[in-house]
Amino acid sequence: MNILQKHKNRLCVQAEAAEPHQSSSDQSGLIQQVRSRMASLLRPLRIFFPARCCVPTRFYSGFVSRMRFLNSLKECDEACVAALQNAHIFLFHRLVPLLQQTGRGNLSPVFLTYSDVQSVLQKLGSDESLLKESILVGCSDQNQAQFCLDVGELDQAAVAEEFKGCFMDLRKAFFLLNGSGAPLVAKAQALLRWHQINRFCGATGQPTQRNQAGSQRVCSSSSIIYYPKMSPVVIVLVSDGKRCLLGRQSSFPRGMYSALAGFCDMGETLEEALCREVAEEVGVELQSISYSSSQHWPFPHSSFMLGCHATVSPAHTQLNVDLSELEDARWFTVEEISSGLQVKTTPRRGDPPSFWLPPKHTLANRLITEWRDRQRNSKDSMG
Ligand SMILES: NC(=O)C1=CN([C@@H]2O[C@H](COP(=O)(O)OP(=O)(O)OC[C@H]3O[C@@H](n4cnc5c(N)ncnc54)[C@H](O)[C@@H]3O)[C@@H](O)[C@H]2O)C=CC1
Ligand SMILES: [Mg+2]
Repeated sequence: MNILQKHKNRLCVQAEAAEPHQSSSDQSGLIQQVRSRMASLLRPLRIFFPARCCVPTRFYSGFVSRMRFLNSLKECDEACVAALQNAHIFLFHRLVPLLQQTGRGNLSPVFLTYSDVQSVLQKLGSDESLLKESILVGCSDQNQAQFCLDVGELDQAAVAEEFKGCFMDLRKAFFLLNGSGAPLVAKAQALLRWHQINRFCGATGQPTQRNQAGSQRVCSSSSIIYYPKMSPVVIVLVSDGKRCLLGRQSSFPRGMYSALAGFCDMGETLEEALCREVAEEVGVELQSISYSSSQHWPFPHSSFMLGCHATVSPAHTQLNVDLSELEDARWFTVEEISSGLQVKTTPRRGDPPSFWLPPKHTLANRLITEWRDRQRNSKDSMG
């Protein structure tokens, strides 16, 4: 147990002991004491609680504390300004992220301090008030708030040089980003884009104002509150018990097949959307559906992908592909899938056409790998 945890636990016991037994004035005195001791303990960790904002008086696991901390920043602009001054900030230039190579050969965002960004803004002749445009993205395991900022008004090459990084289109960089970097950068880009296209109220045409965290925008004239939007998308790996069904759109890279996917229609359930998409795209009827997992997907914009496995009856596997949606759809054996999963790099122009699958970081890859593993396990258990 680290020293901070020990202090937190002690404070927790004190605060909890106070709550049920002491008079409200005793309690508020103790809460004040806890507040100032917490502030001094958290200062080295660069977490600040402004006096006016609500300070939690019970302390929970690291995860719960982080979630409550983030939530408090969304609710209190002052707390958010204070957190920004001690945060990790990563940059975009017109939605293109600033990245750097990591020791392990992949990419990560360039994390900067407030003063790093402040001094470069000054050097490049920009108003440092631009920093207030930063948007809260998350909180690291080390309790460091993470913000992103689009510096699209500055010279891109000059910013890249100052921070020893490189601005790289997210479509190219996504699969090279490290495991925690990919979802963080995707989320940040999605939030920045959402703010860029929601500057005006759809009802009144008046400008909308964001809160400091960037978790909402409000039109003061209509009082409409706008929240960041995602489009729900279903993705499904269909199996007939022995083979799985994959399709490809003409826009996919050559040789790549993926699980069937589609945007949900308004009012549909997850199950209805899955059955409709599969019926529309390949003309088969699903028998059973089981949920696997989900993913935020940044392309083309913000999608919330819900991943499932589904079965069809082995007697009804005849495909009738809608060629306006898919270039091809086929059943693949477990051996074909295993070899497709071995292909680790995108085939280059001129390479012979070979079958390959969406890379890791994709929900399609997760569903296909889960299916392959289940098939292997069931073969093993049958001897
Ligand atoms: N992360 C992953 O593993 C995978 C992600 N995907 C993503 O799933 C998404 C949906 O797959 P598709 O087969 O293209 O969908 P789809 O089969 O629904 O067809 C796309 C068409 O749906 C319409 N549409 C309806 N609502 C839309 C909305 N909110 N946004 C955009 N278009 C909408 C448009 O006409 C569009 O051309 C794609 O964006 C793709 O990038 C697809 C496969 C794997
Ligand atoms: Mg589709």
